[in-house]
Amino acid sequence: MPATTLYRKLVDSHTVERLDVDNVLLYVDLHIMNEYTSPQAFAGLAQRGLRVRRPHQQMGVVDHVIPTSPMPIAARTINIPPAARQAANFSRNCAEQRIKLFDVRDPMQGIEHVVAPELGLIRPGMVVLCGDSHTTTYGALGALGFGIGTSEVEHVLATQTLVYRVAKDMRIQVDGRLPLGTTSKDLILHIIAKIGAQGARGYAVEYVGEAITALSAEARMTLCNMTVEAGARAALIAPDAITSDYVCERICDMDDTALAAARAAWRQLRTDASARFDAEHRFDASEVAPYVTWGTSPDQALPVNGTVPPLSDASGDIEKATWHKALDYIGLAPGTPIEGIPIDRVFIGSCTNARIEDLREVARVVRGRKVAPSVRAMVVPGSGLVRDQAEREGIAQVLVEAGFEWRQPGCSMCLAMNDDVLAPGERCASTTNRNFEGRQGRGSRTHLMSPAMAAAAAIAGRIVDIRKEFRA
Ligand SMILES: CC(C)[C@H](C(=O)O)[C@@H](O)C(=O)O
Ligand code: SF4
Repeated sequence: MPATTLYRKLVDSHTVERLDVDNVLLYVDLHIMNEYTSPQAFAGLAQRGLRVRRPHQQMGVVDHVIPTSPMPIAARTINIPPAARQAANFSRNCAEQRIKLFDVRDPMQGIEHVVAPELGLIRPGMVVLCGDSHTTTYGALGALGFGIGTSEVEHVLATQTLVYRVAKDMRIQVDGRLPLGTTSKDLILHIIAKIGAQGARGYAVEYVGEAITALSAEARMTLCNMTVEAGARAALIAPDAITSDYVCERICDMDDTALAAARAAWRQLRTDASARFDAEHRFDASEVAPYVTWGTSPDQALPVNGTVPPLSDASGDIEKATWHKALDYIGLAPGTPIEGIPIDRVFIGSCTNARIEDLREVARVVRGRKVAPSVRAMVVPGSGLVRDQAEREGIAQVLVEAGFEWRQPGCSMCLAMNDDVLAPGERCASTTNRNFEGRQGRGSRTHLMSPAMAAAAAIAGRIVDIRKEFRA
C-alpha cells in the first residue's frame, strides 16, 4: 500500500465505486439537514416518486430561521410567516420520511453543527454531509465533513451516496503553544489572514502540530468550522485520546467492549509518515495574538493592537479596490487603531463559538462586571443542552447579572435570517464566522473575534485587548 493521507483513507474507505480519475461515488454515514437547504430536495424526491433510502442515517435540525427570544421552549413559535412555513414543511417532510428531527419545541434543538457532535453522532472515520458549508466542523473529531448543495441533498436522500470530486491534500502544521489570551478562534483568523480567503481552495486541510494536539475537542471544532472561510473543502485533525474521550462520553448505543474496539480502530486513522501533501503551510502558535476583522471578508483581520491598513499595503489594484469598498462599508479609515473602536452590539453565538467552553470563557471575563450602557449584548447558546448546562453551572446567571440577554438556541444573528438583526450602521463585536456585507442585517458592521474578546468589548463598549484590560 502506498503511503497515504488521513483524508485519502477516509475517502477510500467510503468509495463505493471509482467513477473516473477525479470522481468517486462516496458512501455517506450520516446526513444532516436544516429547514433552509432541504425543501427543494424533498420536493424533487416526491416528484420522482422516491423514498429516502436510509432514514436512520439522516437527521434534521431547525436552526437558521428559528427565533431566539427567551420564551419557554415548550411555547416556542415562529412569528415570521415564511419562516414558519419553512419549519412546518420541514417537520412534515421529516415525519413522512421517518427522519429524526430536532424541531422548534425540542429541548435538544440547537445549531446543527453543535447538536450532532454533542449527541455523540459524529465519530472518527465517518463521512458526514449537510447542506451547509460549516459541516467542515466535524473534522475536529476525525470525521470527513463537508457541505453540499440542494441537488446533492436530494441525491443523498435517495441513495445515501454522493458523486464526489476528490480534493487535493494540504497540511497545516502549527508548532508551539498559543499564548495566554488567545484561542483557536484567533489561530484560525491568523491562518486565514495569512493564506487568504481562497488560500485553501480545492484542498482538504489536515492540521498537525503541538498547538493543535493541545486544543480541546471544542476548540478544534472552532478551528475546523472556520477553515471553510479559507476556501477549504474539508478540515481534519487525526483522532487522539482527546477525541476519543469526547466522543465516548456522548455515545449511548455501544457497550464497553464495543467502545474499546472503536477506540483501537480510531487510533489507526492517521496519515502515514511518508505520505505527500500537495501543499504545506507552517505556523508558529506563539505569534498568534487576539485577532479582529477590520473589513468584510474573514481574511481582512489583524491582531487587536494593529491599525487598519493603508490602501497602499494592498497587493495590486483589484485588492486595493476591494479594501476601499470594505472600508467604506465598515465605516473605518486607514490608520485607525483596532483597539478603541466603539461598538453598539455584541453577539455571542453561532456554530463557531457557542459551545459550553465558549460560554465559560465569556462568564470568566464578565463575572462581577456590567455591560457598557451604550451596548446591547446577547448570548445565544449553540443548543438546548448547552443552554441547560450553562444554567446548571451558574454561567447564565453571571451573564444575566452582567446585563447580557440570555436567549434560546439557533443561528440567530450569525446570519440574521430570524428577527435578530442589526440596524443599518450598527457595529457588532461578534463570535461568528462571516463578516460579509449585510450578513447581520442590511448595513450591519461585523467585527469577528473570540468569545473572550467579544465579552471584553461588551464591558468596555469598545474593542479592547483582552491581554491588557482583563487578566487573560
Ligand atoms: C444557509 C446555509 C446554506 C449557509 C451555509 O452554507 O453556510 C449558512 O449556514 C451560513 O453560515 O452562511
Ligand atoms: S450558526 Fe451561522 S455559520 Fe453556523 S450554520 Fe448557522 S448560519 Fe451557518
